[in-house]
Amino acid sequence: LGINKLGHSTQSKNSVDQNEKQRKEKHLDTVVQKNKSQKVVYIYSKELIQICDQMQKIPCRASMVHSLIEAYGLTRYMRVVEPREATEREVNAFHDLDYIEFLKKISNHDDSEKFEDEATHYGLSYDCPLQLGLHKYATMSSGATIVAAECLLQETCKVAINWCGGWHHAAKDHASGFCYINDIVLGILKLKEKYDRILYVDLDLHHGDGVEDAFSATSKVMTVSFHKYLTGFFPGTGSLEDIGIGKGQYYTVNVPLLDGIKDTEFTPLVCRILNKVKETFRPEVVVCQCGADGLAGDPMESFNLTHKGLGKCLYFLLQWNLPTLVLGGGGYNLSNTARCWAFLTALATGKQIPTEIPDHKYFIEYGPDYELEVYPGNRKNHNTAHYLRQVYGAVLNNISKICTEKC
Ligand SMILES: CC1(C)CN(C2CCCC2)C(=O)N1c1ccccc1/C=C/C(=O)NO
Ligand SMILES: [Zn+2]
Repeated sequence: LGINKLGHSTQSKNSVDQNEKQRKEKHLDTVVQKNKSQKVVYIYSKELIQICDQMQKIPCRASMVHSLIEAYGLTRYMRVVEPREATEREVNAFHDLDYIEFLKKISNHDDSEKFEDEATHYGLSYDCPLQLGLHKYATMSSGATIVAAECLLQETCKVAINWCGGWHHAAKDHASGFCYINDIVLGILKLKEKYDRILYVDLDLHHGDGVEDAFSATSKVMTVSFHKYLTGFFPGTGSLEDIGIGKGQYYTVNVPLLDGIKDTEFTPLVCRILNKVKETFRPEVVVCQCGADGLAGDPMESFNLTHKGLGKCLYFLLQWNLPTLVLGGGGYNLSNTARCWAFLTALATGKQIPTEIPDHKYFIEYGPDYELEVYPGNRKNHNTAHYLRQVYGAVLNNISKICTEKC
């Protein structure tokens, strides 16, 4: 042992330093580990974006969303997790085998005309166009949602985001409303492996019929959809009277709304209803579909919402501090959809982002203002205070019939 002038053994001195160093590293490690576990998971890969870019009705939307999120530097505050394809077994947990087999078969034929009749049988026409690589797209976007759900199961994160998911219309045996495989149902089935009470919230302009139908007879999954409800508007379901069946009665909530609703009416209505849902259903995990086709400026020209209105709804849910799966969905004004989902991503990571759109590949799409904000239009709001009070009263009345105590 070396003896320094103070008579302390230098070895022990070094070992003291050594221990100090190790202790510091260990502490740092736990801090990082904790942050890691608290970090938002962001499902992304070049392949996923490249495949989703090819979707006819939303060309390059996936790239625009991801590029804006990256340009705002948000990816460095998240744990980026690569997706994988959903396995056949996972897809068949909800979808009928014959439908999926057909989807696979015609996805790789460019002479799909000869399957015309069968295609129509499976909803594969008009709004759900056949296109090459369709099956790969559907299994990748749903695999991404499943991986996001797995991250929540492993408790390696509190929030997991998949902007390439949210395809809420897909039925077990047919495509519908531009949705082919219902990634949301598959994600919820994955979460059911661990959680007993799952809350699904659908903020898209359209009724989340595919998810509602999958769970309308169970009290384990509560589906709450806020949507435009008007004769002749797709999908035509989701009325106030649509409250679930059997054991699932009252565990389906529908909030039918009319054209022109603004943040000032939408957000308080959503938050008050979700507050009542939290009290009675006591969810353990939340899945939120953030379809952006209700935004002002969307070609659907229906609601008059902004990114702030949707943001306050998501923020309200995140305050519950429950594991939360955040998904995309509709959104046909591509730059507004990217603005909204970049804003929601920033909100989930707790980061402020500037109004100025940062320079990046799609910068030109954000003209003429090149700002993050989506501004409300001045379209007529058909939702009278009286109408909203009626809807709110009926919905609260139904929810109050739920009890998750041992009753
Ligand atoms: C084909 C697309 C999806 C595109 N689109 C518009 C947007 C702008 C130009 C065409 C529609 O109305 N669609 C639909 C057509 C039939 C049935 C459903 C939808 C949309 C569903 C949806 O968004 N659910 O959340
Ligand atoms: Zn929609």
